[in-house]
Amino acid sequence: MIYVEEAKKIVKSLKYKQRRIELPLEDALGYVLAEAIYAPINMPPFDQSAMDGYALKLGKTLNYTLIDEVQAGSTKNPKMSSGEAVRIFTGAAIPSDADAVMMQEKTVRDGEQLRLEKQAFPGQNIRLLGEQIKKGALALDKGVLLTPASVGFLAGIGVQTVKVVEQPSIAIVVTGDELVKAGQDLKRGQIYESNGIMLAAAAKDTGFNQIDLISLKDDYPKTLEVLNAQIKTKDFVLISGGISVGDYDFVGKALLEIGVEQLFYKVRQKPGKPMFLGRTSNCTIFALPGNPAAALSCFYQYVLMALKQAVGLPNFELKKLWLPLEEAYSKKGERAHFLKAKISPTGVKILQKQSSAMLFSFAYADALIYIPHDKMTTAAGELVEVHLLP
Ligand SMILES: Nc1nc2c(c(=O)[nH]1)N[C@H]1C(S)=C(S)[C@@H](COP(=O)(O)OP(=O)(O)OC[C@H]3O[C@@H](n4cnc5c(N)ncnc54)[C@H](O)[C@@H]3O)O[C@H]1N2
Ligand code: MOO
Repeated sequence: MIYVEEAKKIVKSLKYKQRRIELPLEDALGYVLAEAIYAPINMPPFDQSAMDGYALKLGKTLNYTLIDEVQAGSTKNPKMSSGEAVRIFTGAAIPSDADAVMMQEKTVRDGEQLRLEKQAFPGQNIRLLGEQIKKGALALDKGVLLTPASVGFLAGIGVQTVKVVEQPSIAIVVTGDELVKAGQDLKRGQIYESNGIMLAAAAKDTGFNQIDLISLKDDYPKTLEVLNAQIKTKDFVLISGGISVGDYDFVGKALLEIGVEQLFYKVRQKPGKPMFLGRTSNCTIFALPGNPAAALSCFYQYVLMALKQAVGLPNFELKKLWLPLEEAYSKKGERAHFLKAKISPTGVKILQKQSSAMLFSFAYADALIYIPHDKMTTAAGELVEVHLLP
């Protein structure tokens, strides 16, 4: 059994092969850039008005003569002399001769005559050509996650396709004879399957959509066959249940028989003690404990980190902050605790019903509190390490 820190170190040390694909920008949300993008144009592509008002060729007085108009999108470029103004609108190309733009609220207009409240200064209300980004400059670097904002930014500089890291293929294999699909009547001893749908949701929610969900009975030959097939063809295989020491817990044995290299089995943590990490040349295998809160906690603490690393994201860990604990907490035993928690305006609160067999508290949680294995008591008001859930 290893410590959380050691387990995380092993997950962090893994290297992944990446496949790159080219996608139309509109399909690339949530992907990670496989190569840097340099701006193909200046942005803005011309000197632009930042206001609805008047472009001015600065004169000696506050009085100007209106000579023309330039709308947004117009190619017009009227010649101007000192003391002349051109009616202009936000986003329009300012005339090459103009020095400044005065917003219309600060002017009084009488026909073609314009009077300013005060003199404009050169460059006022002008967005300069290339001021956001110059042609050829680095727009977005390799490893950047494409968010709505970054997609918008790239669209704005005319990018149509992007080279991104292909998403890893993921098999989620749920094991257990007791599991039935919602919609059926439960016989004695049966429960509804929830880990598969939950883990798939957690993966999709964090941007990983290439998922096959497979159900498996507690049958050794079948377990061998299915896991073998999945491990050969997928980048990641996430298994739920069957990894503890029961007579029908076949997962660990099957993985070793298939030839998976065990990187660790059992972590000093609650929930999620019997977690297994293994690898083959092409596949990373996490066997997650069947207890639902343990499976999800392990997903957020370990699997997500590996998935993010696999696509080249530099920030692969959950965001961490330190907050005062609202009520004192003491733990027994040698395991570190990941506690389902809710952040409040004054700190962080441990939710009721922490059992690893329960999802009740997880369903309300927005964070996990990490209590290290040797931290037996934590006083109210003491700062604790809080991991924000995605
Ligand atoms: N003798 C010991 N027994 C157990 C130990 C131990 O150290 N010695 N560890 C306990 C801990 S801690 C955990 S966690 C569990 C993990 O067991 P498995 O990974 O083998 O999981 P299962 O036995 O298959 O299931 C555990 C629990 O979760 C329910 N489950 C499983 N899959 C699903 C699913 N897809 N959807 C909903 N619920 C699921 C299952 O019915 C069980 O109640 O082992 C302890 N035992
Ligand atoms: O790790 Mo188990 O999830 O501790 O019940």
